[in-house]
Amino acid sequence: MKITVIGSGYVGLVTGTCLAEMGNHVLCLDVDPAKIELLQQGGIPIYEPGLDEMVRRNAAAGRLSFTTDVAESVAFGEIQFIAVGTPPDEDGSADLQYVLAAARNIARHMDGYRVVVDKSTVPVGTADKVKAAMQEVLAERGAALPFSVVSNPEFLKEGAAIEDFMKPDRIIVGAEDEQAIATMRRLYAPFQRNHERILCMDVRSAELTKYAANAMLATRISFMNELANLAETLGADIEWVRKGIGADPRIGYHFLYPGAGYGGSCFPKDVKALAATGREHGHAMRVLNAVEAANDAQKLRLVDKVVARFGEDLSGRRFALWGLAFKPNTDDMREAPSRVIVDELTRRGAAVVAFDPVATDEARRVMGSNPRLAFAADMDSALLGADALLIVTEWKAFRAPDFERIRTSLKQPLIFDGRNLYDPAWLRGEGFEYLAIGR
Ligand SMILES: NC(=O)C1=CN([C@@H]2O[C@H](COP(=O)(O)OP(=O)(O)OC[C@H]3O[C@@H](n4cnc5c(N)ncnc54)[C@H](O)[C@@H]3O)[C@@H](O)[C@H]2O)C=CC1
Ligand SMILES: O=C(O)[C@H]1O[C@H](OP(=O)(O)OP(=O)(O)OC[C@H]2O[C@@H](n3ccc(=O)[nH]c3=O)[C@H](O)[C@@H]2O)[C@H](O)[C@@H](O)[C@@H]1O
Repeated sequence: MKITVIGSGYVGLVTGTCLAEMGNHVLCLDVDPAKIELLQQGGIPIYEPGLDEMVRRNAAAGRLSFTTDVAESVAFGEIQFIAVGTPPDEDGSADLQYVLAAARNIARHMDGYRVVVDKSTVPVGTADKVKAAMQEVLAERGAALPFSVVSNPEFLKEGAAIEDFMKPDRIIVGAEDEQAIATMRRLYAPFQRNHERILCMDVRSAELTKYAANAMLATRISFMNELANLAETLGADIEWVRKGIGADPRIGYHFLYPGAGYGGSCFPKDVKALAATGREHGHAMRVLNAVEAANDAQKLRLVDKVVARFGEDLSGRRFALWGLAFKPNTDDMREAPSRVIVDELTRRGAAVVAFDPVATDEARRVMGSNPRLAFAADMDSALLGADALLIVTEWKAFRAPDFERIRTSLKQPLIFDGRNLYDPAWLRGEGFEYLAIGR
């Protein structure tokens, strides 16, 4: 099939590349000329394991190409995916300007039937707005051309995006007409060989399903973080509690890890957007509001521990920080807990020397103006002469470090662990002071 993907960010690029991998012909559009130029030259604008090789393979095979030319992109695909950003507006609701601009562009240039598929995360009612925006432009053109609007939200996780896209737990298709449903079934047939994954439903339910999934996962995390903080006060170990409740299949082990708060481009913005939708329709989303407040506080949890240990004024102190990305296997710094932690430590006068296996360049771009923050080239050099080590992201390389080197490099053997990577009894037995989350 011939497919256009509008927006070549995390979701657009992964969607386009995986669909090309299945033999389709895909044209990816973006408004950012630098991004498109890089992709055309075989480069890749993001770090996502396995994606660079897959992009190059499909581009070389002539199945995947990139453009900034809107007319060309609209002419190309019978299916037009919209995968542009939906950032939070001032009141927390999703800003739809990029989605609607993409929809208008399709209407401006289309010359026949198109299936417009919304992959961006958008509030309930957006498909109606997309339809109305397109109809308005078509009316201006005096062109009575047919089109369908489909909701097909994406559930991939950064760092595991290819695996998630290729083997989805489910494929949500919100559509109201048979022609569009048939096209979507044909598109996703290669992903259905093992078992049926498509759930066809009405458009509004599909749009809400995406927010419901992210909000539920964020709720689990905030719940576990609050429980962890309580466990700590009570002298219990949250890691035992986590295993104890995860064993119940009604609860399960996934997404039950307490930590330094959830970050990333989606949980924070989607929790806000769903709460805003509730407000707009007269439903106070009390649970969600608490989820967000708990997360804001959790991002400062490690700093609270540092302050309890060293006092309010941290001038003259230096801290080593391992892990800047909002989670492992990505260079994405959007809403990363590390940003809040570095800001607060340095605001209190401390210096921070940070190391991340892949996110350093991106971190330099977003936090580089902070004069008290420096970036280390490796794990070990971040430690030298620091008052303590803070662990913020659970990269694999941090799981079994050289503890002797940590001991001899730091001023004192002191670790603040925001991801509960180590065995407290063993570390304390080795003479470390070990302050983790909920234990
Ligand atoms: N990042 C993730 O892991 C996931 C994101 N989503 C959702 O997918 C959507 C996209 O997210 P990301 O890919 O992370 O965003 P992103 O910011 O990485 O990429 C969006 C791209 O769209 C481009 N763009 C904006 N307006 C355009 C237009 N009119 N025409 C062509 N290109 C345009 C931007 O230049 C940018 O490259 C959001 O709604 C997000 O909530 C859904 C699932 C996972
Ligand atoms: O809509 C989206 O964009 C995506 O948002 C999340 O994916 P992502 O943000 O890439 O990463 P996650 O693995 O979900 O992690 C999000 C945050 O939660 C934190 N987290 C996750 C799991 C956990 O048990 N504890 C925890 O604190 C992570 O450290 C990270 O900061 C969802 O998992 C995806 O299904 C969804 O498609």
